[in-house]
Amino acid sequence: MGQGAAPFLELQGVTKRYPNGTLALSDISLAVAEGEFVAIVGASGCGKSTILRHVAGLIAPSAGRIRWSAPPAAGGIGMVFQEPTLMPWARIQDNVRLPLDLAKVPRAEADARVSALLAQVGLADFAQAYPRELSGGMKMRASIARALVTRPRLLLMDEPFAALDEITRQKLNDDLLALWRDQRFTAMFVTHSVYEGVYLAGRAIVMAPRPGRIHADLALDLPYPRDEALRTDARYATACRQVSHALAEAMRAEGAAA
Ligand SMILES: Nc1ncnc2c1ncn2[C@@H]1O[C@H](COP(=O)(O)OP(=O)(O)OP(=O)(O)O)[C@@H](O)[C@H]1O
Repeated sequence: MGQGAAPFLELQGVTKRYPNGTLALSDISLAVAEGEFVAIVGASGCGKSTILRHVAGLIAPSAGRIRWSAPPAAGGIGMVFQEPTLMPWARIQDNVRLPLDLAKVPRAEADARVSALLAQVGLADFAQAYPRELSGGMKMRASIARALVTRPRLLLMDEPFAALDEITRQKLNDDLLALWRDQRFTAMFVTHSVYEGVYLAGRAIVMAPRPGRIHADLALDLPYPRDEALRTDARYATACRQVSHALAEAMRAEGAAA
């Protein structure tokens, strides 16, 4: 972020109490710069998904606010969840084109964008396939393509690769980084995995539970582009240790804050 430039998006003192009384977030302040890749790590229930839902505009804070350098346009935010949520009756190309159809993008342009993106995520040969014909990793690729087809400035991902085997997950991490490098969207990525978060992100937000709050905000000073070689790099090990340590501290802080 340039000095003095407004952050791309900023949560200012966001607190969320759900109608059942659960205090999911307490006083979250977080500024994200344009083009950043931010990982949000934390134990189950510490409010990671609740942060993403606020940023997506799906829910409103009980207190505090979210500010944007420029409010996102329609299709300006892409979302990917752990479940690929593809329409089972529609071919992959039609699933990926859905956001463009909803935005009434002319068919020829939409088809060209879908083809290009399917090629980028390695699914060019599966455009005509149905979701049931695809592996879990391929369905996730289709889901990512659908989220990116509107060329969003922000991609929100909530544990997208948690259900995948380790090898597929690592491959998708690399492919996601390639897409991020190519399309320059801002990324907020929720994960339980310290190793995944550190591999992907330039910054790790470590959350503490009950109520959900930010325990640490750590810069991950590892060079991009990143690839397999990073996994055996001493700097990667050091960064993982630092984030793991913060996570353990955050869990200990729970008792103190309760
Ligand atoms: N719609 C809701 N109504 C009431 N409580 C909710 C709702 N959604 C989430 N919560 C509660 O808010 C807290 C934070 O939930 P959230 O899903 O944001 O956490 P999380 O860190 O994403 O968890 P996980 O890693 O398990 O997905 C939890 O205690 C959860 O039970």
